[in-house]
Amino acid sequence: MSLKVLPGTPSCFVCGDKKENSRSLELNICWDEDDEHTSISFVPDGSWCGYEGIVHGGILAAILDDAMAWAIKALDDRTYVTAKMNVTFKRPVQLHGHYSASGFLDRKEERRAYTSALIQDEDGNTCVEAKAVFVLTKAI
Ligand SMILES: CCCCCCCC/C=C\CCCCCCCC(=O)SCCNC(=O)CCNC(=O)[C@H](O)C(C)(C)COP(=O)(O)OP(=O)(O)OC[C@H]1O[C@@H](n2cnc3c(N)ncnc32)[C@H](O)[C@@H]1OP(=O)(O)O
Repeated sequence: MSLKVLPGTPSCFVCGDKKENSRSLELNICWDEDDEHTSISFVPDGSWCGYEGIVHGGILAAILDDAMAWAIKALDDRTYVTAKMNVTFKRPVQLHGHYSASGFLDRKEERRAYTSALIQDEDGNTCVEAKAVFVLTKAI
């Protein structure tokens, strides 16, 4: 497995830099060059929770959104935006647990990129799954 750290976007809520965006989760997005997917490791702190001790689903959706956006970006340098995303929460993601998100570009059709992603705990259990459609922007 050959992992490279992607540059991130300084202002991004997920992969930014706290100097540019004080609310950023400041996560590193890695790219697995052999298996062509993103990989984002994280350990949630208390500020990520909805119910006490359980990570907010919106935060997990944001991480999966980034995992998929960067899977496209690693393979195609143009700008795609999220048009549709379906998220399935299968197991709670716990405060202070060790997790990894992975994002995949499954296929492209015309301006659409079809992607998938998941979050697994350290035992390999899938906690959250997502599928999305990104669309190549006209303007940017
Ligand atoms: C050190 C520096 C590094 C710099 C790096 C910089 C790059 C960083 C790279 C990566 C970072 C990633 C971090 C971000 C990650 C998060 C991403 C987001 O959160 S994006 C924000 C949320 N999403 C929006 O705001 C979209 C809002 N919607 C729109 O803008 C439009 O509705 C848009 C563009 C999606 C479509 O509008 P139309 O007018 O351009 O195009 P039409 O004709 O409607 O659709 C085009 C094609 O897409 C399909 N389509 C459109 N919407 C669809 C949908 N909801 N589901 C399925 N298909 C859809 C259509 O059927 C059509 O397909 P047919 O070309 O005919 O085959």
